Amino acid sequence: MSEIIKVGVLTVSDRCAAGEAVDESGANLQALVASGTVYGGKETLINWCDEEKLQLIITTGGTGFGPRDVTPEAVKKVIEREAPGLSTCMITESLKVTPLAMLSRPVCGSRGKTFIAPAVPHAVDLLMGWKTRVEKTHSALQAVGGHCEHIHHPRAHPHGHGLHHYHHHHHCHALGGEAENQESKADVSRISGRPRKSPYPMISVSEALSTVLSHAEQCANKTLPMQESLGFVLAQNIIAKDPLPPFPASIKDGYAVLASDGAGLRTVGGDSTAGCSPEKTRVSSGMCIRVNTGAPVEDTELVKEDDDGRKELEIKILKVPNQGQDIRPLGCDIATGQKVLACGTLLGPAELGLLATVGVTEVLVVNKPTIAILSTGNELQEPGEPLREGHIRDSNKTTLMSLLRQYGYPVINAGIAKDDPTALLSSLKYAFSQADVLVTTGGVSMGERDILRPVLTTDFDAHIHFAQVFMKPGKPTTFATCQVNGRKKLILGLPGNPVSAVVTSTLYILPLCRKMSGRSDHMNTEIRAKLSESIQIDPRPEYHRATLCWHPGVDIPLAHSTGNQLSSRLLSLASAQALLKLPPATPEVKELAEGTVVDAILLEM
Ligand SMILES: Nc1nc2c(c(=O)[nH]1)N[C@H]1C(S)=C(S)[C@@H](COP(=O)(O)OP(=O)(O)OC[C@H]3O[C@@H](n4cnc5c(N)ncnc54)[C@H](O)[C@@H]3O)O[C@H]1N2
Ligand code: MOO
Ligand SMILES: [Mg+2]
Repeated sequence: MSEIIKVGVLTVSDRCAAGEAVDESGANLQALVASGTVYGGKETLINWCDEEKLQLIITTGGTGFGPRDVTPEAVKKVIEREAPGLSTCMITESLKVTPLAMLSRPVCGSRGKTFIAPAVPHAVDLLMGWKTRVEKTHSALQAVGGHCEHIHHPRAHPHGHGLHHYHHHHHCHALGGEAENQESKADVSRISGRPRKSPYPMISVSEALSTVLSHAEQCANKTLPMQESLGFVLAQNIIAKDPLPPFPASIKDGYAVLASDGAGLRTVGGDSTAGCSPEKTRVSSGMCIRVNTGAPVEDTELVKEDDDGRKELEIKILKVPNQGQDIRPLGCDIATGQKVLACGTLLGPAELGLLATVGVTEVLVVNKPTIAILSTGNELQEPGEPLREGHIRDSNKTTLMSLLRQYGYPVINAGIAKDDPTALLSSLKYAFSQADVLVTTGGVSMGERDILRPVLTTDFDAHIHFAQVFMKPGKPTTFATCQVNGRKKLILGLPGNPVSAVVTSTLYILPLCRKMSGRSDHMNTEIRAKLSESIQIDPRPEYHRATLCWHPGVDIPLAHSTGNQLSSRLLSLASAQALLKLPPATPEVKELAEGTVVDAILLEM
């Protein structure tokens, strides 16, 4: 029996789907199965049952008595066999928490090999307990008509180890599979024996970046519909198979005349407007033809019109026309056989337009790397949960997933791992099953809970390429590689401090992803900026967050600091447009004066 069960979480809410409301039940459930929540209705349910063949679908929302609460009705139409016992059980359990439970309308049942049940508030435990039991015994699973398959579902994937996160919160145990229970061999128990000084040499930012880039292998090529290829790099040349324009085309609204007739009177012989066949109309001496919209134009005069003014009969050409004037000859923009786009080109809006122009509807592109993001730390919790004592909300996951998405890279949420070697091992295994690039945050410094490196080296035989970089923030940035099931994995272990995580992502992960996606221009864009005020500098080279202001006539922008640069202060990154590259302080120079020109990494593309 394999470890993975396909679970879908469907949130039924027109307000959430329209982005007007934040869906918390979805978020909680999402944490539960570490999946993406999908908004949808009856069609999605049928698709997930019949096409995607999920084993379990949990719906949330739409179970009340409002006019738009139609989830039970929709589910009733979708299921083939109802499980009223489970619905009753859910209500009974929920009643122990709130009398309002008597108003909930859970509908449970199966369609084909899929089981559908709602996540009734307070009954989630019950439902998941049931699911856990289902996972535990294959026979029970078959009772609901399914059997485990090792499939990853892109939208609503199960956690590789089923309800891993769920277990943290709800203390149920059950999932089978040896892999699940694999204990980490990393011994992190000897707190007093830990090194007092990092055993890894401190390297420079440029050395760190070139080390990371030296491990960047270009992703495989794939074919995409032209419309979906925005942001990908072309893996083929695009050759025009026909000319543009495909016929001599008028550049202006006006008249087609014989240049040899010179200036003077012309009879208007008809028109040749856009889209009509150009062969039909021929211009002979003394005559002209309206081209394009045929509106009266410059350098001509109307001489004669018909009685109701609907038709031009005769016009006068005031200026002697030249041969070929205002005509785009056949193929003048694009010639047949011309290379329109070269292999290696980044596809932007204009490039997609060119593909459309030459009639290319499918393109070979370089795939993009998928990046798994894992937060680590016992203190972390999902943003939607009430804040527990001694905890903080995990912001790094959101920041980093958003950063990578903003640049067009697919991301996988690998959850939150506790600072426990076995828990971390399990999360790492899941992340590696989903992606070849893994970004973790936290647990890379010198504390007894900083266990990423020992787990990577002990359990994955990883090679640590560096673990200390001479920079601020981001000093303990760690880069490792290892082989998992014959595939090379790249791990960037970023410091947990929210600013450190973003700065190091910008410095190392964005160039890495660009290079893997086939871009030759993978480095960050750097400009020069002038300090608007004096700035104290640090013994480490610092990446100081700033906004930029371009004044008319000034060649370089003025940089304004975003204030306190503490690496925990995410506010220092809010609305920042650049990272000023401040040099390290020396015994002589501890401050940069106002007006100093510094290099700056642009944060916006
Ligand atoms: N003795 C030393 N201590 C530290 C050193 C050092 O050289 N010697 N380096 C410091 C530097 S610099 C940094 S940066 C941090 C890096 O720490 P870790 O990568 O081990 O990260 P954690 O200890 O797990 O967390 C640091 C900080 O960030 C908060 N955090 C963690 N994850 C998240 C998250 N997902 N969302 C929001 N906030 C998060 C965490 O609660 C801590 O406050 O080490 C110094 N120590
Ligand atoms: O390098 Mo740490 O990132 O200073 O805060
Ligand atoms: Mg730490």
